[in-house]
Amino acid sequence: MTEVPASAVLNDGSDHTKKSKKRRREDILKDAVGNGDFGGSKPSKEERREAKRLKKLGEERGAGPETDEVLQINGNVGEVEKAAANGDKSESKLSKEARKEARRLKKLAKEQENGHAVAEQLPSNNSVNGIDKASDKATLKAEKARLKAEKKSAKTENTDGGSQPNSTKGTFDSGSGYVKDQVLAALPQSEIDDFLSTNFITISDPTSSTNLRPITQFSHLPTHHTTSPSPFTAFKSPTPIQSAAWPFLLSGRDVIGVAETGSGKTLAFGVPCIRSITSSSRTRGSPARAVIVSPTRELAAQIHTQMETLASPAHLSTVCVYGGVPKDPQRLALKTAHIIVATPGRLNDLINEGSADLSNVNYVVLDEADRMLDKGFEEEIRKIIATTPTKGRQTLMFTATWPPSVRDLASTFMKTPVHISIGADNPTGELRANTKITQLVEVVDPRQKETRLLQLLKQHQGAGATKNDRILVFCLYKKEAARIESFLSARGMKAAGIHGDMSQDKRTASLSAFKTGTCPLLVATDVAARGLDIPAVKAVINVTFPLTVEDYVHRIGRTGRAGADGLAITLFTEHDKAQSGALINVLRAAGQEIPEELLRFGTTVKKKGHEAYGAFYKGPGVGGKKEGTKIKFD
Ligand SMILES: Nc1ncnc2c1ncn2[C@@H]1O[C@H](COP(=O)(O)OP(=O)(O)OP(=O)(O)O)[C@@H](O)[C@H]1O
Repeated sequence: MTEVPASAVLNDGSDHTKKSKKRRREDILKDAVGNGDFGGSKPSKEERREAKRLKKLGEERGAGPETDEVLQINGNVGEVEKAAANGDKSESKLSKEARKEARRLKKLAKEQENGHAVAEQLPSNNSVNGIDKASDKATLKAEKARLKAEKKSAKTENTDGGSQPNSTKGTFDSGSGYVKDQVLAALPQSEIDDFLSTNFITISDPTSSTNLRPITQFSHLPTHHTTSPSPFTAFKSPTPIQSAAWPFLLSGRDVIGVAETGSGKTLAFGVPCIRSITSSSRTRGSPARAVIVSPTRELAAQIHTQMETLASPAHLSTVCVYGGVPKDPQRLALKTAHIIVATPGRLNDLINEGSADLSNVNYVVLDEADRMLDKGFEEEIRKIIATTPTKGRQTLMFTATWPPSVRDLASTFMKTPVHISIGADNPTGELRANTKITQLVEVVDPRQKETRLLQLLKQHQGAGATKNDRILVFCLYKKEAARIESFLSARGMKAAGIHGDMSQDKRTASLSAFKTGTCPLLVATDVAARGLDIPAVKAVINVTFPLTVEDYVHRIGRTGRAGADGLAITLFTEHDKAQSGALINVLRAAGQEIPEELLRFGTTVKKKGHEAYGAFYKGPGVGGKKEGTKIKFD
């Protein structure tokens, strides 16, 4: 695979496209240090001088303990690894000696699976790229001593290489080969602190001494990610969850990522997935290296599309595995797929019959993780994870809602996960709705719901300019969704439906009609509540409140995505009063108006009434009640 320099493919409006004086200096440093051409000529005197000057500059600007020495070590390892990984001798510009060195270091890195150990070996390679390091010997010595001491004291929780030991202030970040970009490393700490606080990023790392800087620009990603075409061309910069999660994920850490709906979590776990696979050295057995599990077919299909965009430039193949469609094409694709995106039921079917083999999978993602760990899916997830290797596996959980009820279970699948949460005053990842969404709650008589729905639709999707605005209407039950759809159609409104009683073909057609705008009104159950990224949904209307307030947060999250404003209107009745306290908390946390009538239902937050989220629950009864015979949850 050809490495494409970040600056050549990114169009993110960053400074990297500008050939400023400063940039030219950075280029020199990069050539001399980061992108050392081992076989080429040694850096000139002038370049060495420039590198030293930049180092000094970095120190003056408060780059902290990250000396050029360390940067240089990182640069060397990155390049050496890259060179070794490429293994393209004919095209390589490396000298024989440098190639040998590259192989030696690669072997060493693999054997030790520990960045510190590699770093300790590096001083003997001082001359690899010809930079004179004599003047920094003292610094290096101190750094070596620190690394040694840290290594000694680091509690290596997992001896299997899954999670990495403590990093060295984010300079040599881990044995996984993540090397911090030099421009990022040179940023003053105050700038990083500002970024973290402005974006309300809270990172808790049980290994405590890890201090990885958020990747604040796409150009700070290791070059392996700047494939052509770039997946980031439409975006200006990484979202907070992407910035914060990427360095940890690229370092091989397990991560729990909690960030509001529509905040780019898919790319947050998707980008490092590619790196995880391309850096894997396994060549035998099943090609599958990563599995991403999602609760619904439509969401799996959506994630799959996004993963394909990331995977194909890296020459990786993907498969989407879900129920309701023939198995044969999935069986065939599984033979060559590196990345499996799946819903749990079908994936387990294919595992049981021997068509899916996860024995080489070392990157496991639970998207909508709280849903995946709830009772409805818990067993399926256990089975899937049990077929993946414990050794070397990276496990990721991403969601917008992280209720305490699933946290213990999550920890049984993870190794010292880093917990990253995004949101104002929300360091513990308490339930939060996207604050770009205006939430209106109307307390109504249950018998008036349909009439009121009709009025609202006329108001927000009437004639003229608003006629084609997309509105998503949520119901709780499949039968209810079908009834509301017929009710609206009978009154001349063009509505499509999506729920579990429909064939997959019809579900797909409805969603597609809504996405393309052929049908701007979609009536759905909670099957459409999570993850779906539909462009420009103007409003979400909840005809019936969901079973949990987490589902409420996800439902309304279909509007107001990627920084846009949104509107959510909820018809609340006395039947929903058990949820009033939790809803009030969500409204309050997002600074929304709380109607008097809602307050009258009470502010107490009841213990979660249902052991499973309704839309996906398969067992008998919810909340201790017997399951109805006629109406079933999806
Ligand atoms: N860095 C970025 N800048 C701007 N938009 C982005 C960026 N990354 C992703 N997006 C866009 O943001 C939208 C939402 O992304 P995504 O679906 O991953 O959100 P999410 O956090 O997973 O939401 P949910 O919690 O609802 O599943 C998508 O349209 C995606 O293309």
